Amino acid sequence: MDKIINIEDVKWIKGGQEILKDINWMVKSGEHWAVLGLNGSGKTSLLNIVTGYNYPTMGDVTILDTTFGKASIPEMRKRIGVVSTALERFDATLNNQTVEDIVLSGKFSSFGIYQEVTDKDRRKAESIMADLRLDYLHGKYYRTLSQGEKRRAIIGRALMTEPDLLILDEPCSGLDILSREDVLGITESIKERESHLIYVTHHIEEITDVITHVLLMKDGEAVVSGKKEDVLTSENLSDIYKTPVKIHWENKRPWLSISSK
Ligand SMILES: Nc1ncnc2c1ncn2[C@@H]1O[C@H](COP(=O)(O)OP(=O)(O)OP(=O)(O)O)[C@@H](O)[C@H]1O
Repeated sequence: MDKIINIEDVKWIKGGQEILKDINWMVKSGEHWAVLGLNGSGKTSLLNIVTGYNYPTMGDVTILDTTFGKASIPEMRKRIGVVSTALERFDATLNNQTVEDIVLSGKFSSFGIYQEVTDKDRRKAESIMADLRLDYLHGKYYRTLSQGEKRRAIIGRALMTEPDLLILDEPCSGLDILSREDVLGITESIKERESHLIYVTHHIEEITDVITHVLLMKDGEAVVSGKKEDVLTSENLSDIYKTPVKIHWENKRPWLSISSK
């Protein structure tokens, strides 16, 4: 599989409003992308196209060899892991589960284990917990975890099916800087698991070394896309943030400051 995502001339019109405008986006095997844009720029709408929850009004979409309109979207979805704050609506169910059961339940399309679990599944969950530095939380209930630990447990859950594509939609929102670094630290392990990462954010400093490519969204348009170093320029970022900004790099991570006018 050479192309992971291939979106050509996609429009998405909803309620008479053109929310996505002529989007072209190709993600190739081995690449890890960040999707960056202000609130309302269309990031989630685009990701909902990728997962098949929004159907394009016009254009062609192929995700993981599945061409929309020609093959089964539910089958394709089994190969995609999604972590977003929308999952917080399941918190009441998760609260009374241990971290290891939450990770294990990723094997099923339910929060909770209602089907048989094999020793192999348990070993896989253990290995994910070790990689995501969650093993110190063994036996702990979700409700007792910090926000950062909760996010890491949910990411661990998404890895149980060994997804070809892992979408992290603002996984660090609401976290303090230390918890944020903990969550960002585990993206390295995702790379080693041969999953392709799509990391959605409006904070440029969350673009870690793992990310190879960036797509910039503005007002429903994919303004620029390509290699991280080429896309993340002060000029491009001033355009999408609609204000003069300057980028600088530290420890291979980009940081932003607002330019004085
Ligand atoms: N189902 C829908 N029906 C009507 N309008 C929608 C729908 N989904 C999104 N929109 C509109 O599309 C625009 C883009 O929204 P979207 O959630 O994709 O942006 P975003 O970049 O993910 O924003 P945020 O960073 O705030 O999550 C917004 O103006 C939003 O109100």
